[in-house]
Amino acid sequence: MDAVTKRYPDGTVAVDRLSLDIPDRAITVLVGPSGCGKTTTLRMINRMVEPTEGSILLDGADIRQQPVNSLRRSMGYVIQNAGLFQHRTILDNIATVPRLLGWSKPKARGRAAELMERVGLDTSLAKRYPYQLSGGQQQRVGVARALAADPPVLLMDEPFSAVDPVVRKGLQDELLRIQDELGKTIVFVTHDIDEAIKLGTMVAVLRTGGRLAQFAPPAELLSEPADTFVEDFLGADRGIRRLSFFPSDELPLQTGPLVRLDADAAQRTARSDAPYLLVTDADGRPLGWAEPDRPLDRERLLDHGRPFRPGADSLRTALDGAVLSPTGWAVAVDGDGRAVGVVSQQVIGEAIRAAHGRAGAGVKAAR
Ligand SMILES: Nc1ncnc2c1ncn2[C@@H]1O[C@H](COP(=O)(O)OP(=O)(O)OP(=O)(O)O)[C@@H](O)[C@H]1O
Repeated sequence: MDAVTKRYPDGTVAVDRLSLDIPDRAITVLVGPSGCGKTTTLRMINRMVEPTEGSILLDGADIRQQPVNSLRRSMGYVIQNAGLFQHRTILDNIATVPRLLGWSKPKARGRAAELMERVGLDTSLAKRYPYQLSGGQQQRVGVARALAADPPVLLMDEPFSAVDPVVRKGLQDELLRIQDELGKTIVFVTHDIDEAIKLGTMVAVLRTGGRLAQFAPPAELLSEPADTFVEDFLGADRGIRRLSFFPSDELPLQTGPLVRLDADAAQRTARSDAPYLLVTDADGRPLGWAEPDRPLDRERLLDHGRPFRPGADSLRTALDGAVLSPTGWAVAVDGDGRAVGVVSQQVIGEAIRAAHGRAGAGVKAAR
C-alpha cells in the first residue's frame, strides 16, 4: 500500500496516507481502536472500497489493472459472524467459489469436504444449514469457504470477535496451524491487541483518523512502542507479555531434586540439600512436591503446578509455572510429560534479565 488515502463522500478521512509493505505468506494484523480505518483499509485491498489517493500493488502490479471479479476470487474474505448463506448447506456454502469458477458439483463438493476436515469440522455436519451450527463452527465454515478456491491471499475482518474467549482461542490456534500448512498471505483485522500479538508476523497499529502509528513484529512492538499511544494501546502488562517471545530452552535445569515415589530413605537423604523434592511416578511423570525429611506420601504431596516444555514453551510459561507453584519452582517436562528438571523463580529471573540484555543488543545492532 503506497500512500493510500480514503476520504468518504461526506468528507470523513478514514485512512490517511497509509503505506504498508505487507509480507508474502505471513499474517499481517491491522489493529487499533474503533473507527481507525481497519475495515476500510482491508476493503481497499479487494476493491470493495476504492482509494481516493495512492495505490495498492499486488506482486508489483496495481490492483486497478485487474478485473475486479478475478481480483476478488484471488482473495478469500472472512467476516465476523461468518456471513454464510443461510439457505445453503454447509457443504454448498464452502463450495460457493469453486462453483462460481465453473467446477463441477461433485468436484466442488469433494473439495469442500476436504476443507471441512482441514478446519477441524466433522464432515457429518456437511448437510446441515448454518443456523444448526454453533458460532465457532460457523466461523470455521467461513474460513473453509474463503480457502475453497485456494486463493493466495486471505482477508479476515474481525473473524473471531463474536465468539466466547475459549472458542476464540481454539479458532486462533487452528488458524496458526492452517497457516503453517498453507502459507497464505493473510491480512487480519482485529481491535484486540492480544489477538494481534498472538497471530501477527507483522502488526500495524492504526490510530483514529486512519494514520499508521507503528508497523513492527509483535516482539518489537512490546519492547519498543513508538509512542505513548502505542504504549497505552498495548496495556499495562507488556513486560510480562514480552516474555512470550523469549525461549525457555536455555534455562539451567536442576535434576537433583527429582525423586521417584518408590525411592528409599537413603536415596532421598542423598538429595536433602534441595528445599523440596519433585516426586515422580515410575515413568518419571511429576506427581507433586515433598519436603525431603518427611516420608513420601502420595496423598500429601504439594501440587506441582503447570509444567513447561523447554524449547516449546516461552519464558512466560516457565515463570507462570514457578509463580503458581507453592514451592516457587517450575517443573520442566519433555514431550511425553516426563519431568526433565526443575528451576527456581530466582534462576528464571536471571534468565529474563539476560534475555532482555540480548534482545536490547539485537535491536541496537539492527538499527
Ligand atoms: N461509507 C462510509 N461513509 C462515511 N464514513 C464512513 C463510511 N464507512 C466508514 N466510515 C467512517 O470511516 C472511519 C473508519 O471506519 P472503519 O469501519 O474503516 O473503521 P474500523 O477501524 O474498521 O472500525 P471498527 O473497529 O469499529 O469496525 C469511521 O470514522 C467511520 O465512521
